[in-house]
Amino acid sequence: MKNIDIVAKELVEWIKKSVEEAGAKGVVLGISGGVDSAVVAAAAKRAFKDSTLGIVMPCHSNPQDEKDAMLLIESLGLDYKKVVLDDVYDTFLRTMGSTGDESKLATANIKPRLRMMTLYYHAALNNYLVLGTGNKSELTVGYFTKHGDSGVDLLPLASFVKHDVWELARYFNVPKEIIEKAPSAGLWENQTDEKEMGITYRELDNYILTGKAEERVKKRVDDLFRKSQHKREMAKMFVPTSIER
Ligand SMILES: Nc1ncnc2c1ncn2[C@@H]1O[C@H](COP(=O)(O)OP(=O)(O)OC[C@H]2O[C@@H]([n+]3cccc(C(=O)O)c3)[C@H](O)[C@@H]2O)[C@@H](O)[C@H]1O
Ligand SMILES: Nc1ncnc2c1ncn2[C@@H]1O[C@H](COP(=O)(O)OP(=O)(O)OP(=O)(O)O)[C@@H](O)[C@H]1O
Ligand SMILES: [Mg+2]
Repeated sequence: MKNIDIVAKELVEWIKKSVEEAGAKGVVLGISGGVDSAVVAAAAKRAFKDSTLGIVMPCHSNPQDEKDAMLLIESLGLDYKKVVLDDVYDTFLRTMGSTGDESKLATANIKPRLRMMTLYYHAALNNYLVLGTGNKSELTVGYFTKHGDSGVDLLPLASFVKHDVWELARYFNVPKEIIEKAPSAGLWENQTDEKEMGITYRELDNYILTGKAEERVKKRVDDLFRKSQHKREMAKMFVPTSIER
């Protein structure tokens, strides 16, 4: 982005205006130790210096993620709270009668959904809005949990592809360890976005921005886009062809 200073300023203003228009007093978001939440937190802190709350929510997570989350929190001077979701996750699975043989995604997606509940609880307590961290790359291919990390009030990064997010991170002085780490949903050991999506962010972002890509990439992205359409919309609503009351 040639005019990143203007874009960053507009982003901060947009958060401020959107929250004020909703009659809310601040924002809450999950701090994962990854770059998306780092950028949203940095912009939010500029918009709401005294009413931005970051929540660190390990759920059988890699301890390195919490260290990175704390690095970010300290570098921004962010108000934060740590909520460990291990027990509630275990209790949930036990209550469901889990045998441990269920599909990996069915159980992994519980984690972002527990985080969503945690964020909404704190939003309601404080009259805050929940900030999401989804970017244009993830939204395009549906790389998020429906009603989990996508269950939010505002999406400040929705127009930015992942490479824009990295650029914004440098602009906001996000610690370089966080910028350089491989993007991961952190739902299981050694999970990375690129491995799971089967394409690189370079390939995905180039295709989104230019419409050009090799056939393999086009096919993969078009396929993921089509299959995830339901995630970018409200639930399909039944409309009767005739109704008499
Ligand atoms: N056509 C359709 N119309 C309406 N609803 C439809 C549907 N097809 C499925 N569904 C519903 O959608 C559900 C599947 O969607 P969902 O539950 O989201 O599950 P799914 O898309 O299978 O999994 C989420 C993906 O996002 C990734 N993720 C999650 C969280 C964070 C991040 C990250 O980047 O940090 C990435 C995760 O690794 C995984 O690859 C189905 O169980 C069904 O209920
Ligand atoms: N352990 C966690 N604690 C708090 N919030 C989390 C945690 N894990 C995920 N989240 C929330 O879910 C969001 C989605 O995760 P995602 O991995 O896409 O973003 P990220 O970790 O910020 O960046 P990256 O995609 O580069 O890993 C995070 O931005 C954060 O708001
Ligand atoms: Mg992550």
